[in-house]
Amino acid sequence: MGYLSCKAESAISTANSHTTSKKLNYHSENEKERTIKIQEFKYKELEEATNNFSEQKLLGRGSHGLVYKGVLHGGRLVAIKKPSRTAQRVLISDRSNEVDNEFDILSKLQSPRLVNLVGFTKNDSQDRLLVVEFMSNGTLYDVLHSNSRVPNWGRRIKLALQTAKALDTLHSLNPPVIHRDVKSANVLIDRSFNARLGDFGLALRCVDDYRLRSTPPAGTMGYLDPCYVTPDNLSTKTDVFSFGILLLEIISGRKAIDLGYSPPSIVDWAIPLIKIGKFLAIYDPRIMPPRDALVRKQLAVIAAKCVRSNRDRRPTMKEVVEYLSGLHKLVPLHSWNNFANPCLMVETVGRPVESRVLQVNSKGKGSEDGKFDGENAKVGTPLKDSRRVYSDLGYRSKLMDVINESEFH
Ligand SMILES: Nc1ncnc2c1ncn2[C@@H]1O[C@H](COP(=O)(O)OP(=O)(O)OP(=O)(O)O)[C@@H](O)[C@H]1O
Repeated sequence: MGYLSCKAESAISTANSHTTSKKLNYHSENEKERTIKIQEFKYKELEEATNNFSEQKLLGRGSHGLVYKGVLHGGRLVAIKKPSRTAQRVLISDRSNEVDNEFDILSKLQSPRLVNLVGFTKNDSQDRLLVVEFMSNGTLYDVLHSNSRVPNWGRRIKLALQTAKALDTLHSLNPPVIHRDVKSANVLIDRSFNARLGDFGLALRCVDDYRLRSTPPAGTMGYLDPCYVTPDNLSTKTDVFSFGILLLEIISGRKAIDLGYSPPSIVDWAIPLIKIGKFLAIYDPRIMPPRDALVRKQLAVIAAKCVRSNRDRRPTMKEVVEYLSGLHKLVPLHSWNNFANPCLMVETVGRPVESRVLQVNSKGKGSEDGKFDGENAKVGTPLKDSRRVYSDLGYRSKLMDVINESEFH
């Protein structure tokens, strides 16, 4: 086993011929330099790690090939991506070089919000294998669409925020990286239940080169930006659109395309409802909607803004992170699926914090979502826990700025 130690950014193609430590430039989230250690494995080592790529170790299948669970010497759990020549190409692109592409992108960056590269095998006689961090809690798709463990709003907003941060990290790189395949199946959940963006098979680094100009549009049906029809239409706003679909999926619990509904496309179904202010209609019927009308409206509005047909009017991922951070602070992680949290009731003498905040800000208690009158809301009698209330007011006024920019399309 060899190591490749990178301060990445310059061409990792050098990695193919060097197994010794090598220093490359690396721009992290905060433009700080950090060292990335990537291991070079022998094919045999990974065969051993997966019991010869046995069926029992199979984690899943993608369009590029198979993913196995592996145990490295020393006991570290990893996921090993093995390309398959016969893999069905279900998406609209030539995905034949996805593993190499994923290697090229991931070897130059690392973030707690991504499924990071651990190592690789050389691309000689056998296909190159990629070794990435193992995510023990499945995908966001599983979390949203399996009925057994429906997440509450605090958790949903946290997962949305973490995914938005992952995209912001990519878009903030110099040059930016565009993921091009943002979808719930590509958001993996780690052992601490944090969201991590994975599957960089289609990702592109935005440099004005031949490759970028000649790469045909690609992505997954249901998430694909309708503005992205030729290679030169690619922009970070392409990912913003797909994120908007993902957010609608998080809000509604509906799949991006579901033939059991009319219309089958989530965006065609949800946006007309949002436009006429019927926010409640798009909320996942399996759990109570968020009890705060501002939160209900805001989440829906953020999603609607992301899928605007005019891409210039879509927010950047940095702005989305800002909006969702505000919501995250308003909706506690342990919100008991939005029934009053008994612990808060005991702690705060009287009513739970969430409803006190409502009282301060909203005239329209129990009103229709569409009639929420946040603009004219007045600050009421100061409450005991003023620090909490006033900091919420800060978030809420920021949120009102977003909502007040009322046009969605
Ligand atoms: N790092 C990982 N840790 C744990 N499981 C993983 C990991 N990566 C992928 N998987 C599992 O393997 C499955 C296939 O993943 P993969 O990224 O190859 O394809 P996909 O994203 O589902 O589909 P496509 O490649 O068509 O977009 C995933 O759905 C997930 O269940």
